[in-house]
Amino acid sequence: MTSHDHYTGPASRSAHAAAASVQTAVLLVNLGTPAAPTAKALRPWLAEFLSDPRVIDYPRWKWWPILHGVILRLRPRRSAHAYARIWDAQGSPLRWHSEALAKALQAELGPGVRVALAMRYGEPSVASTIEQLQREGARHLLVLPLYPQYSATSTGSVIDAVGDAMKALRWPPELRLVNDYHADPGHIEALATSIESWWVQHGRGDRLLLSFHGIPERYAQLGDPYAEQCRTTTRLLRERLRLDESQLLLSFQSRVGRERWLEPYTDATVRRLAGEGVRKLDVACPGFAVDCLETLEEIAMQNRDFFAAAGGESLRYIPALNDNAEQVRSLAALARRHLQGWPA
Ligand SMILES: C=CC1=C(C)c2cc3[nH]c(cc4nc(cc5[nH]c(cc1n2)c(C)c5CCC(=O)O)C(CCC(=O)O)=C4C)c(C)c3C=C
Ligand SMILES: [Fe+2]
Ligand SMILES: [Fe+2]
Repeated sequence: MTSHDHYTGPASRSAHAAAASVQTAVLLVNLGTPAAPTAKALRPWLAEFLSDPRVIDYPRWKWWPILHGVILRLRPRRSAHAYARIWDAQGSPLRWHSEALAKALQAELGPGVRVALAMRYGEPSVASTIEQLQREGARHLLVLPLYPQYSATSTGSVIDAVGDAMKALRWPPELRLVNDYHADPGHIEALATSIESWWVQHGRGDRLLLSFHGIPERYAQLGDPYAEQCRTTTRLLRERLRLDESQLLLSFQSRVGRERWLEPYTDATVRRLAGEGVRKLDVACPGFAVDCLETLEEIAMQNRDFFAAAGGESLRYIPALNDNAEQVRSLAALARRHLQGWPA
């Protein structure tokens, strides 16, 4: 019996009091999302995001004038328009899907472990969430970034934020961190099962395209393992689904700026496939743990339109794993492996 199970009277049975005695915490971290689909909310959020040297590595003196003089004058309005297309009654899909996933993971891991969610950019911040967990008594912290593939621009930046949060603490918790889970068998199985059950409901398209968020090609050349991990996830899914390279393809989306990013680009691939006579194209985005702007707007709307305009019949977006039971089970198993030896 662990300490949280001790009955200490009705007054202390609130969620807060229960959390107060939990010594082990799992901190999920996702990218974050603006507070509202408006240019006013986008500006400070994009400023924080695009000032991160992990994301854009140009020297500050060179990047600062471009960011503040050009990007932050133009992009907030454009991005707000895109966000407005996917914002729903529950708010930003990235936020509410991430919250639902955290809640389901908490239920799966049980009361001995406290599950919290933080955002790398925007609120709730990594630092404030770690402070809160520590106030509640967490002495052991597992950080699980919601990025299956490691990139310095995503996971690496979460590590920076956790390091900065630790600097502010006099007695930081013991720390563990999941670098990636791109080849985790439970994760591959969750992806495969989700695609197969989508096919049971909707029928199979002519091709399956896996579209991952891109990064500048230069980052890969400098040693970022991201592209290689995306290729490995793709190969494992291809093997699991018994498809060949012509049936299951890989591409990279969400290019920003003028540099070359990882290729092949998703928009070019979608148009090429339509031109080659592919009628039904299924697209999944295994790099995103939950649905967000990049899947719901860029793939399910923008690229759907590109495909149709190039002569395709329908691009069908297969939803992210979100809080589905397979993802909850595979992430819980992953967390449990990393929690071994800690009180739970
Ligand atoms: C400009 C450089 C960017 C890099 C490098 C980058 C890498 C990267 N991003 C994700 C995941 C997400 N990105 C999202 C949105 C988004 N990404 C960039 C730029 C870069 N991303 C911008 C400017 C935006 C904001 C929207 C826009 O203005 O276009 C999101 C969605 C957030 C949401 O609120 O829904 C996710 C998720 C990964 C995994 C990654 C590197 C591998
Ligand atoms: Fe991004
Ligand atoms: Fe995008």
